[in-house]
Amino acid sequence: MKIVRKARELPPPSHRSIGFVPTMGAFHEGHLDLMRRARRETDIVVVSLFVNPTQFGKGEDFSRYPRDLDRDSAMAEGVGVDILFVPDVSEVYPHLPSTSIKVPEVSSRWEGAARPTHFEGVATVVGKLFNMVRPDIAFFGQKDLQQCAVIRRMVEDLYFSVRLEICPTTREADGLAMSSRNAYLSEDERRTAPALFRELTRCVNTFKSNSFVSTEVETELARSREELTSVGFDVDYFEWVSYDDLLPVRDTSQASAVIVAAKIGRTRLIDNIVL
Ligand SMILES: Nc1ncnc2c1ncn2[C@@H]1O[C@H](COP(=O)(O)OP(=O)(O)OP(=O)(O)O)[C@@H](O)[C@H]1O
Ligand SMILES: CC(C)(CO)[C@@H](O)C(=O)[O-]
Ligand code: BAL
Repeated sequence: MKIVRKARELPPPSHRSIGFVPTMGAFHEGHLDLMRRARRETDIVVVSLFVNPTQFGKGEDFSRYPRDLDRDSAMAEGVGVDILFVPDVSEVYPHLPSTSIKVPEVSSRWEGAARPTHFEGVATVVGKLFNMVRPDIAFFGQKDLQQCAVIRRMVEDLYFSVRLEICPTTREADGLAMSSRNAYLSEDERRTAPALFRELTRCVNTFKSNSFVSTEVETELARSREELTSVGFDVDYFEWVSYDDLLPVRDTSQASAVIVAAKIGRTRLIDNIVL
């Protein structure tokens, strides 16, 4: 595996397909599953590792975000990654403030409401990385469902010539979605955290059964919010939304997902299940 720091050292266009996995490092099995899938489906696998400053708000965890290049390189090499692209800030942002990409509407709710500059930072860096890496297929995790919707919209609106593949969420044995931020959890918080997946599962099973009446949806969502609050979460949202644009839905007539964001101690966790 080659570690590359400059965009000009990335592979030039050729007949070999490029699979791309953008990340912020601190790898776990969720990241490795994306890399394995890229390995199966494309000829050259490029993974970027860049803790993108512009997607963190003031007072968020940019400076304490976990960073360990040696460990991450060994893990990426272990699953057959060809190129680990580790640019520094001046390579990605030759000018700051940067020209940027704002994806309207779908960026504004849920994560966007809680983190108002977040998705502009994500769309901008992903757009830049697509132009540097020129992938045929880019792989993203369903865990960050709204991020997937924002990037899908950006790709459609700006005619990026890349195919997006959204990969299922990799979970711990007790259901907790793997996330680099799980490392922040204390032992007690870690024991409580699987309640998120339990409540998502309970609601999804109810909503899928078709035997409920629509007023019961509010009751079920409220019950989950209360249950999570009672075990120690500060719930930001727990909602049933459409898959494409994350607007609230109340029946199964379109692709949808139940989504949650909640804080435990200082750590904000997100998760979802697609119906
Ligand atoms: N559990 C998971 N299963 C599948 N994909 C995942 C999982 N966790 C993260 N990913 C995906 O990996 C890519 C890189 O994500 P990132 O480096 O931010 O990791 P993360 O664990 O989501 O970190 P954070 O805790 O900061 O949200 C994204 O496409 C993200 O959706
Ligand atoms: C897509 C991404 C790598 C952009 O910095 C980041 O938001 C992430 O890791 O999900
Ligand atoms: N995985 C999403 C990146 C972020 O929370 O900044």
